[in-house]
Amino acid sequence: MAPSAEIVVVRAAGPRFAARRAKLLARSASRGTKRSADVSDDAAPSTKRRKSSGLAPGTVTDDADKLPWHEVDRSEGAGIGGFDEKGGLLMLEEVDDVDVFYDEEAGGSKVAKFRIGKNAVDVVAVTSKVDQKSKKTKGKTAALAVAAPSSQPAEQPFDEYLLPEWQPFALKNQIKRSLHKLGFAKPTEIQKRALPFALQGRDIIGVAETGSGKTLAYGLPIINYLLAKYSGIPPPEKRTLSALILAPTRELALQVGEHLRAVVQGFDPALAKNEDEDDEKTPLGVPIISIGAIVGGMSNLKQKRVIDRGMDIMIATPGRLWDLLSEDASLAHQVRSIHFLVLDEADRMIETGHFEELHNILGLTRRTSDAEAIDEASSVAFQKAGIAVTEGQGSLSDDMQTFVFSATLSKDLQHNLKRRRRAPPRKKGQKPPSTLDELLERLDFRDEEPEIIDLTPEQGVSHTLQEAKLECVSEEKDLFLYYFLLRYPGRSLVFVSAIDGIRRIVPMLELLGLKVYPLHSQLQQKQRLKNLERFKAVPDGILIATDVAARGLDIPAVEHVIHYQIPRTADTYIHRSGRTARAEKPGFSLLLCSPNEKRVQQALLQKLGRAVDPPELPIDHGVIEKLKERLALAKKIDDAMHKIKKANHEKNWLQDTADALEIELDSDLEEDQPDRQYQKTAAQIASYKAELRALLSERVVARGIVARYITSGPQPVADDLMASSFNDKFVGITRSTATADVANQPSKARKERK
Ligand SMILES: Nc1ncnc2c1ncn2[C@@H]1O[C@H](COP(=O)(O)OP(=O)(O)OP(=O)(O)O)[C@@H](O)[C@H]1O
Repeated sequence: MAPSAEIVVVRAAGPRFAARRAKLLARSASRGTKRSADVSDDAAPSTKRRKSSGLAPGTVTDDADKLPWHEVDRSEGAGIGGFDEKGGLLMLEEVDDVDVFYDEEAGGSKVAKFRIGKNAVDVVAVTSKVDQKSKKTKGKTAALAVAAPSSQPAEQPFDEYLLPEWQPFALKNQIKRSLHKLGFAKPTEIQKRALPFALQGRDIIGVAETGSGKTLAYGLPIINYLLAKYSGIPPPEKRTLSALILAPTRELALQVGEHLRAVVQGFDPALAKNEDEDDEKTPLGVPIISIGAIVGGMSNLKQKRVIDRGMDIMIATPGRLWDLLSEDASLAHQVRSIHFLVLDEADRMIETGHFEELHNILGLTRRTSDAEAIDEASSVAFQKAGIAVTEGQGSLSDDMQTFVFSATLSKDLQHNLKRRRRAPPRKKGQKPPSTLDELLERLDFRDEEPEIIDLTPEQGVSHTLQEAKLECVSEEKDLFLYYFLLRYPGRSLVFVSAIDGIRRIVPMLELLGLKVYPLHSQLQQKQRLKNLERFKAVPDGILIATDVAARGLDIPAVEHVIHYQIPRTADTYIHRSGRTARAEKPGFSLLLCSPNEKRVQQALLQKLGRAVDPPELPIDHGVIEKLKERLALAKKIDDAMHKIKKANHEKNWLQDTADALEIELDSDLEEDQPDRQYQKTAAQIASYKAELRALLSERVVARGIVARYITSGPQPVADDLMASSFNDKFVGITRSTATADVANQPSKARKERK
């Protein structure tokens, strides 16, 4: 059955009136379909009129059934009537001159109420005349309807009362409907500030804290533009590119795609099937807006197919895009004609070593009128790639809009970007202040005065983030990490500086029974995405990642970010910490700091402009010794398993070499010794594992707690049970959150006074 909202296309009217009535029409639609069974024998366009409810004008009711509904003629051409197997409407009713308003009930929920106007009842008589008239024009309407099915449905009214805070923005109703479905009741601050400029065609440099909704700040204007572009015409089967969004990592590019797709799916159900690249069997519909991602690590062939199919919005990592551009002159031509260029996390793109590729791609977006449009370096690159761009021939688009968004663009850089337009060109050989400056100099803003929206919070990190630190020696980082993950279950992201660290920590935590997944650049792309998906699906999941996961990833409900090592830069700290405390939700970030990192930590805090260190995470030392035992066993098992793996590897190597040389191995060497050693180690592993299993099967009892007598001891267990703060991992430690424990600990000053 078609959703009722789809049906509200019947008549155009003034925005307020239509919006009011839209709600009622949607309601009437469901009534129509609901009653389909009992009116099926009355299928032909009916002249039957529903009687007025008898309610006097001015009456207020919350029962939509009581309104003076009248049946609407279902002209075939309107695309709303008729019987078909796809669930067309059987009957449609409408009501006029009814005011809709919302009353707030206790508990905050809103209830729609209807006030009947003076004309609501009279209209029943009038409509029969209108119906006669519309029947006369039926031939004309039916002719128009021939093209209608493949074109975008006419813009349906939207009840602005549902999203009052989005009302000031000139976004298409389809978008507002999607936002409503997604539960985005109001724009975030960056959206509020950026949308008016973006919708006026201006260029924007937007800086706002992590998780503040930057993707839609640039994404909604693009979708809005495309809806206007295809309004009233059938969306073409093959698209030419309108928007290019560049993102630094594959995961971020795919995520941006998903995010925009979620908005488009709200009004275009064809999109989900059409863009699902993994599901090639699904028959393709024609989506209203086509979105595709071009990232490294995916099959070249598949991506070429996606490009051949054409798309409106492309989200790409620079490396892979440049590879494809080098082989596809028609794609290069499309990039030269785009209407939107977006750099998401521009500052990170240089860190990932894609400067050259990005430099070349940006060359294609600079205008012909710009004397330096194609510099020597680009020219060489383009020639090598077979792209027919000669001196002075860059972008073909005069009205391209440029959006640069990040959570970390220094103030200097923002102003350099803006000032550069009026500054005299740099002298030959004169270097730009930084690589990022150099890259951003490649941007050819069409806007004389790009709008800078800087909402950087003073602390750099989200205002809903609780930060903390834990000082411990390097050798004890594993122990305190394990303590934290056990003590504060919840989705946690642990950042480690090197891949080797991940390879060591993941098996160890797995042996300790935690749900851990690795994420780093040496994993295959498929595995990376799989691990990310698993992490998203498990509420207590733990992702151990390198900085490949630091930027932009929007994983729902990450509660904790742990910096296992101090990040190298303040920006990295901000982005890593920004994986939690997103979209106004609370989050917690913990910095594990060893004495030899102290200087780096001080430098980091200085760079972040912090006068004082973050507070220390309080530790329940009463359980630490018990956890040490578990950890030691896990390490022993892991070491032994390594020994076996190494022996196997050597054995295989020996055998392979012997095979290659066509020699027989000495049987002693081949069989006996390694096998005996193997059996010994395997037996040891089995025994350690049994011991560890026994330890893990019991709750850790804190020092001083007598578990057998639950009403005694310094922290009676019975109290926890009564207060429903029972901790299923520890006896004698109440369940709490890291944020609460940091916030509630006695301050240093108070402690010293004691
Ligand atoms: N208006 C809104 N109301 C509620 N949630 C929103 C709104 N806009 C976006 N969101 C949600 O907020 C979350 C963060 O959005 P987004 O990923 O765009 O943040 P960001 O600013 O790009 O973060 P980062 O700097 O880390 O990349 C997403 O889950 C998104 O769905």
